[in-house]
Amino acid sequence: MLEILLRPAVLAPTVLLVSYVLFQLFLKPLKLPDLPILGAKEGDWFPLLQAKWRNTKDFKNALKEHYAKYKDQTVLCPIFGAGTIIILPVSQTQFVIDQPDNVLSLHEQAIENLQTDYTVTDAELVRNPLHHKLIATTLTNQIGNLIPDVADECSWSFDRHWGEDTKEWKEICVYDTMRRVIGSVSNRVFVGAPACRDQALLSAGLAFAQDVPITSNIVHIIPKPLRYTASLLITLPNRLHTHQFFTIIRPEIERRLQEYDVRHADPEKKAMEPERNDFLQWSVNQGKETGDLYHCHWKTLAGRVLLLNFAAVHTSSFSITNTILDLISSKKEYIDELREEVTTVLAEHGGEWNKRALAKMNKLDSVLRESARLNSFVTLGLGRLVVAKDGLTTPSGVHIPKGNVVFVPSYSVLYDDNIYPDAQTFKPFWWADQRTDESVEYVTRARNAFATTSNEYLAFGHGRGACPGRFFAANELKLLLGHLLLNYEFEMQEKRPKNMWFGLNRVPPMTANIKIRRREKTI
Ligand code: HEM
Repeated sequence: MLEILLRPAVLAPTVLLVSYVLFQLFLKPLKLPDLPILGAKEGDWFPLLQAKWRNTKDFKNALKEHYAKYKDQTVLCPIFGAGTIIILPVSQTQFVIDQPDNVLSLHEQAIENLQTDYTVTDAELVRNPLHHKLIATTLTNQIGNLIPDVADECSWSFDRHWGEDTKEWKEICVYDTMRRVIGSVSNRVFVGAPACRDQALLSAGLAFAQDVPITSNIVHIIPKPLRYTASLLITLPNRLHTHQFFTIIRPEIERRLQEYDVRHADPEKKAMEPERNDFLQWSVNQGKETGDLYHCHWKTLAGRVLLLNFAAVHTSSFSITNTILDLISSKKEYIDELREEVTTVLAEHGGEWNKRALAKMNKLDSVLRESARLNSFVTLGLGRLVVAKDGLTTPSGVHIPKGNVVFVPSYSVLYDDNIYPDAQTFKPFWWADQRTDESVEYVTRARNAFATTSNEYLAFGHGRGACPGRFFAANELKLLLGHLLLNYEFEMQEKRPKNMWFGLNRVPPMTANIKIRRREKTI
């Protein structure tokens, strides 16, 4: 019997049949519409699988092929880590933004994409993100009041990670030092000092932020019925880093919860000492005001801070790393011109960093926006899960059943010469120049600011789901960049080290080193 089974004439079709059944059962996405497959080639036996391999291997090339061949069509795009997604024509970007949340859901897509039911220890925090409201409203409104803290932390962090030696050049890894600087500066605003300087807390937050995307990719390939059990092992690092983060931050949260009770039990005390002004305090107040024990449990509050570290630290570190690398591999005059702007504006504001001074630094704003145009990690934008029971019918008449994920092109638009003149070239002051064109009305000019989103600029998303932290991020990054330009000189580089691609995402070269030296004279 075994002998018969092993004969090539029997074995080959059996293997094919079993593969086909396994593929249909476990790998083929359900309810995919019949559309062209990006990355598939004529004669492929398993077009989805083969295209998935090609797209995963070289997604940059896949995006180029997409824009050249399918820009105005709807296509399937199989890729490791995201399953088979659907790319809509670039002309349907506004259509996606206009869909209500009960038709296309950003939130459900994030849950699915990051597999947060498994990768985050308390999935309810993601399903019920009370903290988003605090980011969009309180954090944005408080930017002006928080700037002195941000400036103080920025100074402390750069002294520590880039040094104060004005004599010797020092070689540093840009990304590694930037994520530590951003980690402490962001956490100054999230949990306040001295917790924001606790290196173990920062390391646990950074590690967790890496665990989630890595482990979600692995969880994705496990068949659904086995996911819960398999994830117990796969997400061990996530739980370990969460535990480390929680252990360090717990006493601070408990202290704040107690303080809240004391202040609110005694109206006189309430008026006496001013409250801390940071995300943790706003969260404590928000949780207590709900009257719901879950929302004011220390673990819930710690989980929200950890999620914020996930959303804020890597994204901002990518952005500043890219900007530094772009600047030091272009013209030295650009750095001089930026320094000149920072020096002049700061002098006009008594040498103090504040919101008004930052708002006047248009060139600084422009260089960050231009660098994000060229290097944004968002290569496909506006990822949304189709949640409408009857699916979605696009303006071109394509019906997309419930359960599929749609995206629109982003990378290709940001590199399109018809939209951005000479799109391949880094032009740091292009956006600032658009803002000074007096022939254009003020509101239109203002749309060239770093944090502004549009159908052609999806680095922060766009529409209702756009990044709620982008106004804070823009101010924080401007201050950081201004600080490092004033305080350090850079050895220019011939070539800009290349970005790296991981599935749908593009990240800066994480191991790139540069040479810096502290400047003698600063403001
Ligand atoms: C340069 C830095 C940053 C970049 C490039 C960035 C980019 C993004 C993008 C592309 C999205 C998804 C939008 C979409 O899918 O349409 C997002 C969501 C989000 N961002 Fe940011 N972000 C940055 C910094 C921050 C900071 C500093 C915070 C918090 C203080 C933050 C908090 C969030 C949150 C909470 C979400 C989820 C929104 C939701 O699910 O509704 N981000 N961000």
